[in-house]
Amino acid sequence: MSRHAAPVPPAPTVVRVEHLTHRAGGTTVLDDVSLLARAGSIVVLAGRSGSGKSTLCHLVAGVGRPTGGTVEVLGVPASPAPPWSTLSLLPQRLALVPELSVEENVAWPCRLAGREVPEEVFAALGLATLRRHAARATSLGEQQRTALARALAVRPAVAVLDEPTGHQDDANVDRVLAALGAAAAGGTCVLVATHDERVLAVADVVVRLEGGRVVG
Ligand SMILES: Nc1ncnc2c1ncn2[C@@H]1O[C@H](COP(=O)(O)OP(=O)(O)OP(=O)(O)O)[C@@H](O)[C@H]1O
Repeated sequence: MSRHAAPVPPAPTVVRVEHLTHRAGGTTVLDDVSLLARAGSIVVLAGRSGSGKSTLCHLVAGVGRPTGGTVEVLGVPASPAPPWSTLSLLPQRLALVPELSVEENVAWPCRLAGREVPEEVFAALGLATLRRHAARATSLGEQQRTALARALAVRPAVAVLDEPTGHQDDANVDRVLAALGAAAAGGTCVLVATHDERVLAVADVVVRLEGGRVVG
């Protein structure tokens, strides 16, 4: 028997962006962007404000179609958007239902997918004591962690997270980063847009955007 372990095959590619160009409002917002993201990995889209991160997140999440090039999730065009059990989104503006409780917001995609809500998600994101509070009666940072919990609890193939640490203090940044790591360890492909350098610590791959182009 060989003393050498068999090589581990690379995880499958779940997000494929090829030569993506996107024009909006008469300007080129994304210019010939290509990237691959694998199952179980954290891919960070890093760049300054206005570099095109949110637009790329939206196009991967199937919110609109690119004006040129290809965006595929699990081998099919990203738009129309798949169900959240395939691809979930943490939008920058959160899009919680304010009248519903934290727990109801988190549970919503799981209910649609017929999946159990993993109980640990509330404690992991510092939401355990807030479960029954109306989302509108929580702080902005708490609302952002609720929207992150909503995106991760459904255990999607791909989670697209736009600035998940944007409203968090240091202790909660650590919670958020741990949650991203746990999601990737469970097989989710985590695509994170950020200008927070602290997020780079958990990245498997960093894609730097500048003026809509990949620069590294
Ligand atoms: N619909 C649109 N019409 C015109 N310009 C747009 C449109 N959408 C985005 N842009 C421009 O494209 C650029 C990239 O925007 P985008 O929101 O993707 O950047 P971002 O990197 O996510 O920024 P931030 O970190 O501030 O959220 C910006 O200069 C923005 O003004």
